Amino acid sequence: MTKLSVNINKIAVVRNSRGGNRPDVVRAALDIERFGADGITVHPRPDARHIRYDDVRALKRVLATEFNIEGNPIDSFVALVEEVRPTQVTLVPDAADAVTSNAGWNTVAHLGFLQTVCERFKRLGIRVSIFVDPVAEMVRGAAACGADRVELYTEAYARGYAADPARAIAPYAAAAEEARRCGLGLNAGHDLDLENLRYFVECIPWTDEVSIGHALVCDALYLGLENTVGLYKRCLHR
Ligand SMILES: CC(=O)[C@@H](O)[C@H](O)COP(=O)(O)O
Ligand SMILES: NCC(=O)COP(=O)(O)O
Repeated sequence: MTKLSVNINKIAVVRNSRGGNRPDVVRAALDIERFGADGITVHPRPDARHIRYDDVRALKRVLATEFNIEGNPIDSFVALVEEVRPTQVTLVPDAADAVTSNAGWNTVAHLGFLQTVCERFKRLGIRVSIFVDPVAEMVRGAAACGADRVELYTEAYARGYAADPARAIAPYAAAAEEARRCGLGLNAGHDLDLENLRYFVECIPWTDEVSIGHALVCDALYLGLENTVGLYKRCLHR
């Protein structure tokens, strides 16, 4: 079954808006695990606007489920991941000033760099996933880099879903097939929500993991965190 990794960036945004430690992101992560999530995702950005490097260290000490750290492998990020040794690192090519992740890697143009980074992390037993647009050539490129998985960037799927689900999923199904042919595991994330999630995994049932944050934290304001995690998990049941 597809695993649910909950991205807790937005919980840290609320905390940072006031200083202090409310809400406590470590406690929230432990509660999210207790409510049934299969993992926790964080995306520490260079400006520390949400998850901070010290949060990542504190989370690693207590988490019992899969820990996924996303980010652009700049020197400080690579050092953090090597120190913390999460279950998985997801390489995302986001600029320091990006509002959120907005594109996948060009795995062909950056082959040499990504190969070196993959090798460093894999040597420490860290699973490596590369964030890509749903394009077969980029998926093949990720395999050539030595990645274990790709994460398909689902913003375009989420945007197109309401108007025409079949059209929105088509490039993702093709990219997912290519990942399978290349022997890569398959993750997906960005703007997945309670509306579009079930259809994605119904169409691509070999999806190993989805990471979801923004919509899930928004839903939790109305529905409660425990209930919300349960609702997302239910979308993944087949
Ligand atoms: C990699 C990705 O898809 C992002 O969605 C991400 O990790 C979310 O980052 P923000 O919470 O900073 O928007
Ligand atoms: N990798 C995607 C992720 O962690 C969460 O993205 P979003 O649900 O916050 O858009």
